[in-house]
Amino acid sequence: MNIRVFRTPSDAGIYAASMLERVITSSERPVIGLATGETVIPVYDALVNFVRCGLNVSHVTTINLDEYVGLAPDHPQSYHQFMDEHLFSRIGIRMQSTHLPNGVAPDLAAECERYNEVIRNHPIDMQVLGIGVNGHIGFNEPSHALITGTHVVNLTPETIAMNARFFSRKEDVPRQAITMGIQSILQAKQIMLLAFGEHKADIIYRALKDGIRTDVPASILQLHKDVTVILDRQSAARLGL
Ligand SMILES: O=P(O)(O)OC[C@H]1O[C@](O)(CO)[C@@H](O)[C@@H]1O
Repeated sequence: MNIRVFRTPSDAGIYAASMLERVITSSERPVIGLATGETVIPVYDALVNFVRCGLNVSHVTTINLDEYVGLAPDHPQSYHQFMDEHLFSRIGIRMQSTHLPNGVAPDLAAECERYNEVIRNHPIDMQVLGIGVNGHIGFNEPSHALITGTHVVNLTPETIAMNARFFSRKEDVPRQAITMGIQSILQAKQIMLLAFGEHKADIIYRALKDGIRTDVPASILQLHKDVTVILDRQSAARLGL
């Protein structure tokens, strides 16, 4: 694993965006796996700046990790809206080239199958990942077993509590999500894992240094041959670098 530690999330975001630029400019049909959450905002801000300075993204396909069950694409807290606000609308990417699970599909099992097909048809060149304080990647929550393909997941009380900051009423926080599975994530040719802040220091240590465990889903990344971990000093504090 290549571990890079930056002074600020914004410096780290520029580094991550340059890694994305390399993938985008080195292929005719690049496929980027995208994440949501506070962590990736500096990456998208930097990428938007690159596009404003001339980076062409018209040939890029994007595939997001997850979406809340029960939130329609136009719901303000949906991941569709997050992506639109922080990236898609700012770089004018064609909507038909972006993929997210549909959290209000009438048949969620069929939706998971449809999403697996999308991933099969678009092998991911670079997957962007954040990490939950409980070690989740996408919404693959700590469990006795990790699930390979796209699935509906019951969010853990810890994740629901963390997500509550984005909702005005506690009872509106979604209890379930559709997430890309662990095998789909591991099949990406390259992976970047980002984490910022003191509150991520412990889980970063456990994910990178403490063996591979299903109750720390991100630790499975130790098996991938091309992972870059992008941290700030606070999240790297326990690594003893
Ligand atoms: O970046 P945050 O807001 O700390 O969230 C951590 C992770 O949890 C998720 O929201 C769940 O998928 C990820 O998108 C994110 O990487």
